[in-house]
Amino acid sequence: MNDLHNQMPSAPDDTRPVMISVNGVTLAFGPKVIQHDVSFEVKRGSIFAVMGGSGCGKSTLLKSMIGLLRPTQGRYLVGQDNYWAGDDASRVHIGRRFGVLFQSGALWSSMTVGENVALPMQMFTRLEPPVIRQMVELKLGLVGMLHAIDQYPSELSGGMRKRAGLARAMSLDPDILFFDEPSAGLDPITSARLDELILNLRDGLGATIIIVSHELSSLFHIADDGIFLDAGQKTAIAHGSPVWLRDHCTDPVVHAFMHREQLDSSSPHGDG
Ligand SMILES: Nc1ncnc2c1ncn2[C@@H]1O[C@H](COP(=O)(O)OP(=O)(O)OP(=O)(O)O)[C@@H](O)[C@H]1O
Repeated sequence: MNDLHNQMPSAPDDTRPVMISVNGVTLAFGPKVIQHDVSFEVKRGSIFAVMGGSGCGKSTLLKSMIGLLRPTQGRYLVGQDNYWAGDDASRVHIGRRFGVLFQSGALWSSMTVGENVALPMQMFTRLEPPVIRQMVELKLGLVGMLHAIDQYPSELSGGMRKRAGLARAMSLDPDILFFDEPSAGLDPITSARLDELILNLRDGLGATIIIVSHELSSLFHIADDGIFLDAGQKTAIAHGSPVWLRDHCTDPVVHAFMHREQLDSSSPHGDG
C-alpha cells in the first residue's frame, strides 16, 4: 500500500516551528518491545493526538516523553534540547516547560484546590506567598474554578477535579501540556466543556498540547495533528490530524478505528 495514503501531506502554509522532535524511538519493558522506530514532530501551538487501539503503547509513549520511561533507542528533542541525553537534573530543567494532567486529575486529597495548585510553585520557585496566592487565583480563574479555591478534591465533581488538575498542570506556566485521557469518566457535556477549555488554552496561551484520548468526537474537534500507533506492527502506521486520518487514510486498521463511532452507535456491544 502506498504509504503516502497514510501520511497527511504537510500543509504548505504550516510554518509553525517544531516544538518536539521524536526520532527513531523504541520503547520496551525489559525484553518486551512496545513500540519501535517511532518518529514524528509536534509543531508549536498544535494539539497533537496520540491515537491507537487499547494497549498499543500510547500512555507508554507519553510516559517516556515526560521522563518516566527511558527509550531503549532514539531521541526526543525538546526545542534544541536532547531530552534523554543529559542527567536527571537536565531532564528536570527541561521538564519545567511541561505540564501534565493524568486521568484522575491526581490531586492531593488532604489539600484544598488552592493548595494543590500552589504546591509546584512552592517547590520550584522562590515566589513569596502573596504572589503565589495571586498566581493560584489566576490559574483557577482560567479554568473557571476560582470559587472552589478552598474546597477539598472530595467535594468536587469529576469535571471540576479535571479542571483543578489542569490549573495545577499550568502552575509553572508550561508551554507544553501533556494530557492522558482528559475526558475519561466525564459525561458528554462536561467533556465538551473540557474540549473548549483545551482549545482556549492553546489559543490564549499559545501552549502546545499532546493528548492521549479514546474520545474520537473530542479528537476530531480539537486535534490538528497526530500519530496512529499500531499494537500489531508495534510502530506508527499513520500520521495526520484525526479528521484527515478519518477521511483519507487507507490503512484498514486506522480506517476501522477512526470510523468506530459509527460502528459503536449501530451496535449495542461496541467497546467504545
Ligand atoms: N510497567 C509495565 N511493565 C510491563 N508492561 C507494561 C507496563 N506498563 C504498560 N505495559 C504494557 O505496555 C503495553 C502498552 O501499554 P499502554 O498503557 O502504554 O497502552 P495504551 O495504548 O495507553 O492502552 P490503553 O488505551 O488501554 O490505555 C501493554 O501491553 C501493557 O501491558
